Amino acid sequence: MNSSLKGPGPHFVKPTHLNMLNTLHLLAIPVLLIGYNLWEYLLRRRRRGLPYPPGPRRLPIIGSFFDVLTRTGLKTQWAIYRDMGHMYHSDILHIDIFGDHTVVLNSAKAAEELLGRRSGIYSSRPTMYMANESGWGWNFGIMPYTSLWRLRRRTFHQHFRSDAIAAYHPFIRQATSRLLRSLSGIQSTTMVTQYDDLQAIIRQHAASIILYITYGINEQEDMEAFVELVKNAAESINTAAIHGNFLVDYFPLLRYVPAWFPGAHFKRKATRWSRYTSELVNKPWNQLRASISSGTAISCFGTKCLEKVDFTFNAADATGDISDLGTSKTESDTKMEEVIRDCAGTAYVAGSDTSVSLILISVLVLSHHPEIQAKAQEELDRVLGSATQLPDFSDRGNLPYVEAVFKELMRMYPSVPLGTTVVGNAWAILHDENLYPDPLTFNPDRFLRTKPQRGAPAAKDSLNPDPELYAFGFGRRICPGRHLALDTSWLVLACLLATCNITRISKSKEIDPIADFTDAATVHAKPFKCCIIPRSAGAFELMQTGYEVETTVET
Ligand code: HEM
Repeated sequence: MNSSLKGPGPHFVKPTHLNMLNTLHLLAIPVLLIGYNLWEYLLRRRRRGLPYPPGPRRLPIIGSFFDVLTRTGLKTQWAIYRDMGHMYHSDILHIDIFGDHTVVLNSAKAAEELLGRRSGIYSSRPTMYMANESGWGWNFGIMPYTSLWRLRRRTFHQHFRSDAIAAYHPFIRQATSRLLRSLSGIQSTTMVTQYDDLQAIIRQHAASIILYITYGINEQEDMEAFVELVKNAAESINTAAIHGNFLVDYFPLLRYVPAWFPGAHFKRKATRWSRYTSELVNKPWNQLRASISSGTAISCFGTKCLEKVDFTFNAADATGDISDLGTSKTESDTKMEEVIRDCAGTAYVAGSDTSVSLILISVLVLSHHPEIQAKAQEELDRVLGSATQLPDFSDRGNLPYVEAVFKELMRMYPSVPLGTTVVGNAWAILHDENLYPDPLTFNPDRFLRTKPQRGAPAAKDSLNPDPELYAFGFGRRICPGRHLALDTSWLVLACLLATCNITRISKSKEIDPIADFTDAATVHAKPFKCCIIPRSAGAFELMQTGYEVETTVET
């Protein structure tokens, strides 16, 4: 087996704390910062309570800043945390940077105990100053654990449950047909699939699904503009929304520094980014509002929530402020509309990049594993007949090897490797050799020997537990979009395996990059080229025709 793809570990390069370094020369105003921190440090000494879990040595004021900094640049954050856990012989790690405390959970046991069983205590987020400065305040994924978060989470969950997503299967099939047609189109002009073309097709696919489900947006031209919008915002969500990437997260007073101040790059970045974030949450929402007014709206998350406004709204919940209970109905409706708009924006941004990462990584990994493709294709041909029909959701139970490939992709390449504050280190857990023997080898067979139960809690000492248990976060902050993500990504994987052979271009570094990944909130494979060739004339035809589906969505 080709084991050159070793998962997002040793190949990663970018230090997450680089953004912090970029703004380091802001320490030109050290008096303010050191004074502030000294004050905090003295306060903490007076309040000293239970000891912290083990972790790198802490110096007064700066904590473990230099210890962490000297390691970044060599590896990714999640690999560093895993190695530190080994060094301090603890699966729970404490890191203090400038008085900002992070607890990292490197084992399934610790994550299940703290983020599962005690999730009421450990489900919050620190205040994300840089994210707020960049206009992300409406995104409930970064909100602390408050009544504001609870209302948004509840509103979101009702429409993204597994059964609610099943109602959108016809649309997901239609989007997958479009993806296959586009892929067969670029294949007919050139043998090599360029990364930008592939990425554009996959981004279009993810965006079309989330925009349709959330806003009922279905027009191709609109879609392109909205894909661009989310691309513009990607840099900021992937850096500003990670607490601690910018000095302002450690020194909140810095947010009062004017944008023109020498070294205040973060302020200028935040100003630029907040234009994108505002467009992101408002543009598609305004389009939905306009379509409701003109009577052309398609039933979707937005319309269904708005229909319910009168019955569900509780002003105290929406504002977190009891005094608001006296609010007039019009004000209440306006506030609830904001809640719905914010949830829709969160779905749009959270759903646009994550599945893209998983699908692109799948293509890269498959191009390195022809033997695994052949085994999956043998199963697909046996179950569906050779190039006669595309795999469908109803076939999923009869395709255990395709399922195993899907699980192995999620295990070895978790798209969102870390959470926040009390950090479940999904990457460390999914590469723990006590759970997954030989964790750096891509081997779907591991999921054939044991029978992972979808959604069932992992037995304490079972081998190869279902990666779905860890790849989507933990406890109350577990990804509420996972049902949509799993359905859309599984269908693309099964269809690609059924219709195409994916191969590497050559072993030369420039045109066949092996697993180099970006280090961000959502991990992406670095640009790569490969050949995606229809397996036969019949397969090409299937890609062109796609599913013959009824596109009306039952709601
Ligand atoms: C392969 C695809 C996906 C993966 C791997 C993934 C993974 C995750 C993870 C690990 C978290 C928790 C992060 C943390 O603890 O800080 C999360 C949160 C979240 N995800 Fe996903 N996700 C995916 C797709 C989606 C989709 C398609 C949607 C929208 C429909 C979505 C919506 C959200 C939201 C709203 C949150 C924030 C939840 C909260 O803070 O309460 N995700 N996701």
